[in-house]
Amino acid sequence: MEVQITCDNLKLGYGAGVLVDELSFTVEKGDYLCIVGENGAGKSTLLRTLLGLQKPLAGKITFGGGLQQNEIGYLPQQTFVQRDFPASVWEVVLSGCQGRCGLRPFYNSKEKQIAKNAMEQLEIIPLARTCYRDLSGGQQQRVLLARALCASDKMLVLDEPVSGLDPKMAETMYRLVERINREMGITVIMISHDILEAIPYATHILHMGREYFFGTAEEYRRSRFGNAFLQPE
Ligand SMILES: Nc1ncnc2c1ncn2[C@@H]1O[C@H](COP(=O)(O)OP(=O)(O)OP(=O)(O)O)[C@@H](O)[C@H]1O
Repeated sequence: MEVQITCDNLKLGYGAGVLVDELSFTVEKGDYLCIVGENGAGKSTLLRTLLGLQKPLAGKITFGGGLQQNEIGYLPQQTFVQRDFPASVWEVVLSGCQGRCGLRPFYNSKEKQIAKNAMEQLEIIPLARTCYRDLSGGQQQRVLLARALCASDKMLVLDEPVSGLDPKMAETMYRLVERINREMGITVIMISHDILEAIPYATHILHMGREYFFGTAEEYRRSRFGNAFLQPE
């Protein structure tokens, strides 16, 4: 298999505070890696580091298998300000093509087609003219997923994409992400708080906390980490 990301002995943190130390794992093309763990364990910090928005304090990240760091689509955790964004759904999705424009100040027909395809995949074509801030939380997340899909057809990185959604909308989101992974062959890295809901879709699990676990979903189920965290309450 083609290895797209190799993390070698990563140390992450802010100033003198170290959040993550000696973390190593790999991501192969087509994987669905679910990152789980305690609050404040550094999961979002790890994603930002993978995207190059932050530098590791030590260790190395290597990209391969035809993937470059600037070819990763990102769905960040939503803030309240973003929820109020006064643009149409079409404009928000198309803005995912910004990285493809270079210095060109407009979107060309190829980029518009990419945005249209992404909206078809996410079943949001009827919402194209609707104002983003008038959508439900679940619809907004679909729009942001389509936007991330415009940025990359190789890898998507999703920071808690179902947080704040009701169980039905969360299920729809998981189903759409699964389709993107299985049918389109796009590698997925997703942070999830809801480990029981997320694990059926994952091929691999990275558990972050005082100790780390990295392995296949099956290995995780059989591990002491899985035993402790997969028990229904
Ligand atoms: N820019 C920053 N400067 C300083 N500290 C930060 C910064 N961003 C995050 N932190 C701190 O780093 C710690 C880990 O944050 P991070 O968001 O990576 O954890 P997380 O595992 O994603 O947590 P959660 O599950 O709560 O989202 C937190 O204590 C947070 O306050």
